[in-house]
Amino acid sequence: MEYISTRGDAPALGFRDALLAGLARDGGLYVPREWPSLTKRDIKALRGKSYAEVAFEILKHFVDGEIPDDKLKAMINEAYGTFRHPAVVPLVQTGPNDFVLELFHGTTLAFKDVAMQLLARLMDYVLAERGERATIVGATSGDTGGAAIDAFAGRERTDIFIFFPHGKVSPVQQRQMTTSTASNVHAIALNGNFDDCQDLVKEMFNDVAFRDRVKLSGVNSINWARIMAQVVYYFTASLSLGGPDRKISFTVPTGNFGDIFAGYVAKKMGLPIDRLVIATNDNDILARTLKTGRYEMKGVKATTSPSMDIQISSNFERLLFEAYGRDSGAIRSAMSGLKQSGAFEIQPEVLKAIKREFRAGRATEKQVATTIRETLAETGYLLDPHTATGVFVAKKNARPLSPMVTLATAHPAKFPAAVKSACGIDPALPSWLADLMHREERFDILDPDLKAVEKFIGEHTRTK
Ligand SMILES: Cc1ncc(COP(=O)(O)O)c(C=O)c1O
Ligand SMILES: N[C@@H](CCOP(=O)(O)O)C(=O)O
Repeated sequence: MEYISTRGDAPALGFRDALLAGLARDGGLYVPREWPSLTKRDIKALRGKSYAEVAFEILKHFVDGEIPDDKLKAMINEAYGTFRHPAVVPLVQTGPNDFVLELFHGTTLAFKDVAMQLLARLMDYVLAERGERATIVGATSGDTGGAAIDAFAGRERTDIFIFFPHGKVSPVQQRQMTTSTASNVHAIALNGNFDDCQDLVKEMFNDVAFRDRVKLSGVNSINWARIMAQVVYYFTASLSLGGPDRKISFTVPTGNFGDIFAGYVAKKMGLPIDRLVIATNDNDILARTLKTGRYEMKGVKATTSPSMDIQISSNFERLLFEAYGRDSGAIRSAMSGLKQSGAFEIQPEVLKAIKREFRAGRATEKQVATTIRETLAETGYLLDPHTATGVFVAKKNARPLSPMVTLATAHPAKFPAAVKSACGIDPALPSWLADLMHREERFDILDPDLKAVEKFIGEHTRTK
């Protein structure tokens, strides 16, 4: 399996090189040259298998023999052994045809753990095999950072630098990043918003001399391995609900478009999916884009679902690449429009193709709070604000023919203030995090200045 860049000007890479590269050298995102295809029979053969077994059966198509099967299986088993639920990602019924897929039973209580626990092991393996080290950078609106720090803490071959928007993540999210005692971990509060953090990370990748000097690698969903690991739970959820003999719909609380793009990949691979629904909070750039065909940045608004306070939705580039028939010229011109004027237009027939695959909706702050309160009253189930955004939009897009699964992307205890103000309940952190708010914090504060940040990284990167 070869991986090609959405912008068409970077060398095609095998799995291990794409894993370590993160962003392609032309600024594009790597995607498989072709989508692996599973027949209905192949999918049926996954019935009755554990999460880790299904993961291996799906991921082997993307790894394509570049890591021996026994090693890959061991890493998968270890990664999902860190989850606190025997099903890893249990499905909970909340209505006659409504389900939530709980993706938050990992160490940091968000869906990011699913991919990150595996990614850290895969990177470690490839670096050890090559006798190399890497400098990992990541931008976070709150959850990727904690998951990455947990997964990479103490690893010999990596130093990790996580950039979060200063003052714009929840106190629990902040402490998950700032209380690590591992010497290879650096949490950095950036004076800016998430998009500034993400821009900075991309600029570092585009500074080739710096990138090569520190051996830069990325853990955001620009890294293909993040997406590939997230494809797995669409299969397991579908299998639990009668797939592939039945089509299932999914609603996904969306920010950087990685999680829902993984659902699109599952569909491309042959999983019968009915509706794929994008759910946004007040930062509704994706819902507006699907309506108008114009992707237009309007400034970020702080919401009770801070992890989705995003305007530059990185993985939308991967979808555009598909929708434009893999025309990298079209992607280059859209992305340069975005950089220059904060907007680009999608050609009408391309928009039509996207709308055949996706629906989109928005939940306002009031609707999110009401959804938390009403869901609790009607079903006894406590939602976090991101999942509530999904549940609200799911209700508008459900239809009797197919079960609707909303991805529960975070545990309510990560956002206690918003949950308490919506429904009066103060959700408790699980036992392993019970003292989190009393742990000592350690972080640096920096401006979004490329050279100053690169200097900081250079000074704090271990060479051995
Ligand atoms: C809790 C939570 N929900 C939803 C999202 C959105 O996911 P994605 O960026 O993959 O669209 C994020 C962050 O990305 C998140 O942390
Ligand atoms: N919501 C994310 C933003 C980064 O997304 P990623 O999936 O590209 O890592 C976060 O919580 O950090």
